[in-house]
Amino acid sequence: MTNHAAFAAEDAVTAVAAPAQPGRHFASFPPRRARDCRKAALGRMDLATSGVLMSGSLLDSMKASSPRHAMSPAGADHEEWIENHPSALEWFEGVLAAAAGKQIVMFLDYDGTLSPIVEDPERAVMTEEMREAVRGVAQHFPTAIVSGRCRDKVFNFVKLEELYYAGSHGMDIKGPTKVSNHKAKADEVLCQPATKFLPVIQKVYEKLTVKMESIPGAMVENNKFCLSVHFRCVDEAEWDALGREVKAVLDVYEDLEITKGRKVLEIRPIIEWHKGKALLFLLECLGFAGRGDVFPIYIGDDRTDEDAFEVLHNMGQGIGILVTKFPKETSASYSLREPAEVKEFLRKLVKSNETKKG
Ligand SMILES: O=P(O)(O)OC[C@H]1O[C@H](O[C@H]2O[C@H](CO)[C@@H](O)[C@H](O)[C@H]2O)[C@H](O)[C@@H](O)[C@@H]1O
Repeated sequence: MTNHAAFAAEDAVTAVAAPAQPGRHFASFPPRRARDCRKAALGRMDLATSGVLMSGSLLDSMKASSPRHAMSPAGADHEEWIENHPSALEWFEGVLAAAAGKQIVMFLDYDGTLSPIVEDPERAVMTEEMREAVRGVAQHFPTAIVSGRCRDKVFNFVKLEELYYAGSHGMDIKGPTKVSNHKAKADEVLCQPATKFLPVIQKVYEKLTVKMESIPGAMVENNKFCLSVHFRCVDEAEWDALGREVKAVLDVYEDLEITKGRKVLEIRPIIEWHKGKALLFLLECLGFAGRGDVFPIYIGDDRTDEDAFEVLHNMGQGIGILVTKFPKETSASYSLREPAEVKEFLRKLVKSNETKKG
């Protein structure tokens, strides 16, 4: 169905895995911050951390969100990158040591993290094994799903009542439906900082839906407080037209902005809120704000997750784990290659906590 079979990109839904390299020795631990290799990474590819399209061609930004990875995933550049962002599985003991004596709080992105990237966003289901792994983690640590999706939709994919859910890139936060031992009232909407934008988002959704009808493969997804214009199944020759249409619609809405994700343009209100703010908000809800004995772990694969990685970096607490098979500019300190490795990491975390408890 996709028209981008020629792309050897991380965004190819059937991307080939780089060979695992067990027994690798890293030059430094804890890993050097991502920024140390940022300059080098930028020289090789356009992988801006901020998804906000400030200036320049929208088409260029769309292409940049689907980079043609010229370098081999197993090449020297990848080696250097992995040294700075080691596998959270290979360095699992190091992660445990850093978290020792602290309260782990788990934050999980959905698409590309708990479910593999697929062509049809409606079919991005998560496996039963992954659900079990997330359920297991939530039994041990407060756990939140932080997604660009509409909260109800991501709940319908995950189907776990004991979790916190932050939908619409963190603009719609709700506590667990089923209260466990964490501090939360059942089924409570905790934060919706963009409520006043609902009418305008709906209006723009309707306009964009009409506009996109003329572009084969384009799809507009209503994520309640934000919108996604998908171009994964649009011929590349049409990307420019799609970008121009989106921009033309948005031109008259000064308080909305376009950000980019994985073969998607996201339309959202211009407010001081993002996944990183949602993380901080949730830590506060849980009674962990300002405490030095908290160890948040955020796992995500997309540019919007960089806001959360950045928050953790600035806090100097916890870790960000980027899910990627390819070197990317990131503020995360660790990496995992794909959702299957995320599942493995979650299982190991549960197992080690069970062992610790005896
Ligand atoms: O924050 P996330 O949970 O990662 O959500 C980000 C966007 O994810 C979805 O789109 C992406 O995944 C789709 C299914 O694999 C894929 O078809 C699409 O190309 C990706 O961009 C979701 O549909 C969007 O609404 C989210 O904003």
